[in-house]
Amino acid sequence: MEGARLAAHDIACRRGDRLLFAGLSFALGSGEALQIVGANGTGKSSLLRILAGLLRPYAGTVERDGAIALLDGNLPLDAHLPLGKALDFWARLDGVPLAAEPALADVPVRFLSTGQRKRAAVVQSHPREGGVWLLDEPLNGLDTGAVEALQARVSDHCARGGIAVIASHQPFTLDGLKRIDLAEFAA
Ligand SMILES: Nc1ncnc2c1ncn2[C@@H]1O[C@H](COP(=O)(O)OP(=O)(O)OP(=O)(O)O)[C@@H](O)[C@H]1O
Repeated sequence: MEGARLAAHDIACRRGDRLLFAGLSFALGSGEALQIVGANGTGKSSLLRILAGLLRPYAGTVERDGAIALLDGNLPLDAHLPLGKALDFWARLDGVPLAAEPALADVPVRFLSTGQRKRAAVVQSHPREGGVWLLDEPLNGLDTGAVEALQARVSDHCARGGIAVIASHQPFTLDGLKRIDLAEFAA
């Protein structure tokens, strides 16, 4: 199987009439992870959307190899279904079984707590294992145990050849994590 790859070439991002950042380039190969830091409003979420192909960069290009998963506040699960059934939808689409945590399988998605929502998003991303995970503020609202579990899950994803890009103000512990401060690219 070809390894995952994500490269940004001279990216600029404009939102409304404001140029947020420009001249941003990086390249990540299989197993590598990058943290994007920067103050509120510097464009971290916008950059993840550009990397996901959901937002057109004002300038520059993105190269992607591998399946993309964007984990942000928008949980791609039907809020009205029990979690198990909501995951079944994706399991059928992706052709792989996705098991909800047994204690949560019958809980409607809209009742899940912040940490439970994030864990459900990670389960939904399993078929993108080995691809590119784009995580927007993944540690927000998580308790200490959940932070450690998520960091371990991302480490495991990278060990299996995946790529992770983490947009977060908070420290994220991961061996070999690269770092880009968007402030250095402010336009
Ligand atoms: N659709 C939009 N149209 C115009 N401006 C937008 C749009 N979406 C976001 N912005 C603006 O772009 C800027 C960057 O937003 P973005 O969410 O990318 O920043 P961020 O670094 O992720 O912020 P935070 O740390 O607060 O989550 C903000 O000033 C925001 O108001």
